[in-house]
Amino acid sequence: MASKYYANCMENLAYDKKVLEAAEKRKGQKRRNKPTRLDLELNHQVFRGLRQESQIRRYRSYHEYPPSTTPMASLQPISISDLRLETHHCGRVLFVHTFGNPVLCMAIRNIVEDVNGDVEQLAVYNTPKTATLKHVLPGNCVFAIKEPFYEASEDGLYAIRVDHPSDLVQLQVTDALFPQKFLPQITEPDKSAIEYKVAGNAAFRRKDYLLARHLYTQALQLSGPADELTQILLRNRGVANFNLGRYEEAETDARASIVASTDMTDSKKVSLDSKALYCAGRAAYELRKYQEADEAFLSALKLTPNDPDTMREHNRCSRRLYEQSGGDYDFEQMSQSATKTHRLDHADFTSNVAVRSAGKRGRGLFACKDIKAGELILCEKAFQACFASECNASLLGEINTERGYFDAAEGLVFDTIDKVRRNPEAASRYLELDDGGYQPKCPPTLVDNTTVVDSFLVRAIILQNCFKCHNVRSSDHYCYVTPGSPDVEARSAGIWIASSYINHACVGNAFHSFMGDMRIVRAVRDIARDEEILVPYRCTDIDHNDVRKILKDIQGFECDCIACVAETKTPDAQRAHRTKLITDITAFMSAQLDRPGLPNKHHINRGKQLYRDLEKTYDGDNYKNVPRLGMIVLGSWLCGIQRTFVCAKETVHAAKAVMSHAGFHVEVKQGALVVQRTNACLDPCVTGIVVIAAHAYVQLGEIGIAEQFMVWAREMHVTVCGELRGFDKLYPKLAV
Ligand SMILES: C[S@@+](CC[C@H](N)C(=O)[O-])C[C@H]1O[C@@H](n2cnc3c(N)ncnc32)[C@H](O)[C@@H]1O
Repeated sequence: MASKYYANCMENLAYDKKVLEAAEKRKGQKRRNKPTRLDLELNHQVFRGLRQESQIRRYRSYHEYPPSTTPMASLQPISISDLRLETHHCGRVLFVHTFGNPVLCMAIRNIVEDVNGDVEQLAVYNTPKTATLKHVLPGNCVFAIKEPFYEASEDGLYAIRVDHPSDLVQLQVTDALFPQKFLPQITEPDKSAIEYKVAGNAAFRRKDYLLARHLYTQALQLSGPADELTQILLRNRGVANFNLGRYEEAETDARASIVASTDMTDSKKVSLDSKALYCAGRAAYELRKYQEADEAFLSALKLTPNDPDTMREHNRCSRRLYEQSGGDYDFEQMSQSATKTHRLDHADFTSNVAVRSAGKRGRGLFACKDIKAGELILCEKAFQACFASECNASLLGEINTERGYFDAAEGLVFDTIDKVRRNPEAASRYLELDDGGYQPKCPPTLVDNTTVVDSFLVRAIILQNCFKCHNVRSSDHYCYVTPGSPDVEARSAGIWIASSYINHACVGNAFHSFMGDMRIVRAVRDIARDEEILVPYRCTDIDHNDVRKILKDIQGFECDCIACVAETKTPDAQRAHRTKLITDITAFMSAQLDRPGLPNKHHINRGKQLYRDLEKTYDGDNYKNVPRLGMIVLGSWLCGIQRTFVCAKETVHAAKAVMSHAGFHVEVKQGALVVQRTNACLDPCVTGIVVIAAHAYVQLGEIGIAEQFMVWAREMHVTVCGELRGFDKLYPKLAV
């Protein structure tokens, strides 16, 4: 399944490459036929009528050009007729007037004219899901396009494209650079600060926060430096910014609006200050600065004691601070919340780990203390996540290097660009993540009062670090079935900052699970202080060789864990034979899953034969103490099926063999279960096998041992699923 999906990704990449090659041939040329207004209007109508699929913001760019970091006033104007195809016009700025209505077709598009009356299509990419057409590219408005890129697209159309949101600046008639030529089209009567404020409030009431923010800003430019109106405008803009997710600006505005009146009898001022502190606290909370948020709420409570909203927020902060310091989460409640909403309200717990150099693996995450098997290593909320229900399925590719194709939702890229723009300070940790060597690096900078963010850098980081996550990691289902399903898995993806530093090992020492947008990492075996945390990036349900190929092609590295070393030492013919057997086993297993009722003797014998044949491909010396990853799934199935036909002793023997294939070497010594798991690979199937062994021990009358196996099974279930809920539904209780 995974391989088919991967092949599909590669096919798309090949198509994109062809398009790029065709476009490249026209680089530097001028467009042959100058379009008329009518041509463009007709084309624009076609875009409007396109079917639903095109109503997706899609990403297809072949030229990674940096965003403009030059102030607009220092750029030289250029006109449409001077634009060259497939060229990034550095040092230039194009002033245009939009004369159509915006449409969404892969990008947000409108038709534009320049000061000479020449016309062209303008396409704005990388806009967040929440951005409305009329906000991004409204009709009858004037824009400056900084350092424009002129594209010849694959369908014979042309467009001036904007990939970096800050390269598109909407101009007001009052702006010094507003082209006089467009003045007759744009009529904007002068307004006073009060009139802007009234218009801002009206926009706010309509929940048009973007417009409200703009109008309050206009009003602030006209109001006095510290008069009452200024305080009101700042507070109102703070709330508008909060609603826009611009938490850093919200906090700054809210704090700047505080009068700090010493006169506590002035109840109006006191109440307004309390509201400003409340807004600042909420913004700090959203920025995950819980201590700072709590201080703001406590200050607000001093002004307006017993305010129920502030009390509630203060209590919420206390819970987050508790989670953050000790990793004390209510995982059952977390899992229940995840069935209702994807975005969960929890703090991060990362104090068990630190980022350090990991040699050829680059940076890695290391344990700061000894961590016991099954213990929580870290728990973290996504910096940004995109869920299947919220965005269209899509694929991401790295056309220029022909690698890095990762089946993440494109929505994640757009929303992350937006998040980085809205909260650049908080995003600095995101921008420190591995970018796969992307050049040139352009950290967010403030130019012309706008945060400049390099969309291609944001995307490069996603390609290196994003992980697929399930909508809900529900342990009510046998979770191992869900991860392989591309339609679910490929469409939900996220970025977690601290855990992005975790490197891969097919046989790792940790395992991660997801609940909503929380990522939970637990230890598979005891981890010593200063040891590197390593998780398998991919499931082990496909041929290990396929996993290795995907890691190499997609992420550009070769794993050298013990299973990979053994794999590379296996002679080619033996390796090919194993691959063939695994293909047969996959077909056999899916036929068994589709078949109603229990398999008959013939099916079981076929399964046993495949199992024996596969076992022979793992030669003893090479695989001594190395997990035989291919054996686990079939071994688990056989063990589960056969237990009804064979005696308890044989079941225990078969179960222990499968555990040993997964790297768990189990012994019972003087009534105590001893599990040696130095090289263990936590495959979710193993939990079921441990439960089978427990039941077999009950039949053998060894209740104490059976109970110890059950304790271990529960621990594994928590490591795989994140929490215990569902274990009792999945596995029968011991009949003691
Ligand atoms: C999510 S990042 C992990 C953190 C990264 N090492 C860093 O320096 O930020 C994934 C990247 O780390 C590197 N990496 C992860 N596991 C590796 C391994 N087993 N061997 C070599 N490189 C690895 C690869 O470059 C991969 O694309």
